[in-house]
Amino acid sequence: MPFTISKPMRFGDCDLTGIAYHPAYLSMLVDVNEAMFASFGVTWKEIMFERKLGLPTVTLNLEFKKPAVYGDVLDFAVHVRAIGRASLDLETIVTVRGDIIWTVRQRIVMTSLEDHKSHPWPDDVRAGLTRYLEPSHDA
Ligand SMILES: CC(C)(COP(=O)(O)OP(=O)(O)OC[C@H]1O[C@@H](n2cnc3c(N)ncnc32)[C@H](O)[C@@H]1OP(=O)(O)O)[C@@H](O)C(=O)NCCC(=O)NCCSC(=O)c1ccc(O)cc1
Repeated sequence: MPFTISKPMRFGDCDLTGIAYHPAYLSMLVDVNEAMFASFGVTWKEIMFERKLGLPTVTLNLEFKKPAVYGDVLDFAVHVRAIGRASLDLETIVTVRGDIIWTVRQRIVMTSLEDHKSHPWPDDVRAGLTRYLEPSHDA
């Protein structure tokens, strides 16, 4: 089952015509990524400031299918497609009233903030992510 969360399209997320400004989508995606980790009890603040681990994105494949406008509510569904030694593959599908607006395939890699190299997923984080693991049928 995916992690789900909803976010409204606010005034500052749109251009002057009221249509979604795509850099705002990326900012929302980071918030959604952060909320998914918090949902299983491991906050980014703890990961970064106490455990000294980072979560950079290494690949992002975005597809925009329909415009969203000011006042729409975006429903995010985050599917964990694979968990590697240090990598995490996510597929996020964003809908408004059931219509797909945009999708993104993303790879995040856990790193050490000491040497900025990859670092294996800690067991508790891996267990939390596994809650949303749903391998893609076309993978
Ligand atoms: C992440 C890296 C340190 C990984 O480098 P290495 O330590 O050499 O990686 P490794 O070869 O050990 O590979 C580790 C895993 O990552 C995978 N990997 C590494 N690079 C890639 C790329 N480019 N594509 C796909 N997969 C990759 C690799 O296949 C391994 O997978 P698993 O075996 O399944 O674990 C390095 O690629 C890097 O620094 N990349 C730049 C990241 C970056 O600057 N992103 C831009 C946005 S910043 C950001 O998103 C962010 C920053 C800080 C935050 O707190 C939050 C978000």
